[in-house]
Amino acid sequence: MKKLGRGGFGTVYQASSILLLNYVAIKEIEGATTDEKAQKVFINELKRLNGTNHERIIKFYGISLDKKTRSCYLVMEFANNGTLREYLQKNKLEWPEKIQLASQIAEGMSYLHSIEIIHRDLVKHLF
Ligand SMILES: Nc1ncnc2c1ncn2[C@@H]1O[C@H](COP(=O)(O)OP(=O)(O)OP(=O)(O)O)[C@@H](O)[C@H]1O
Repeated sequence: MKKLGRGGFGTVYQASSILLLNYVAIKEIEGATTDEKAQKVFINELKRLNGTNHERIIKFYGISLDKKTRSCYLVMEFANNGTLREYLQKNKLEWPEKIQLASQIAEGMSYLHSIEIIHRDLVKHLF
């Protein structure tokens, strides 16, 4: 439906899901079917996402392959408040809200660590 942004591996789109009756985010992994390095990135991301189940972590629904273009897509929960950075820029938060957000982020990170995933670029999303 619309382009949401672009990350290190490709473009992210917003789409609507008939099955979920909701919006989803679709992340294209460019070259995942043709380029060996992109393939590794795709499989690694898939393994990590597939094993996660926590309220502070974006849900992963599955993958999709466009047979025509040979592009691979990750289908995920749509975050309707945008990125954390966008949220922080739009809203002037008071200390109690800041503390609540920090504690929710810590919950998500703690969960990821418990399943041996390291985020590695959390700071990038805050500043
Ligand atoms: N689940 C989502 N819901 C809503 N918007 C999203 C979602 N995932 C990504 N986006 C949007 O797409 C942009 C790019 O996301 P992407 O995850 O590819 O970038 P990134 O955070 O730089 O990740 P990476 O480090 O993996 O490249 C984000 O900045 C955000 O605006």
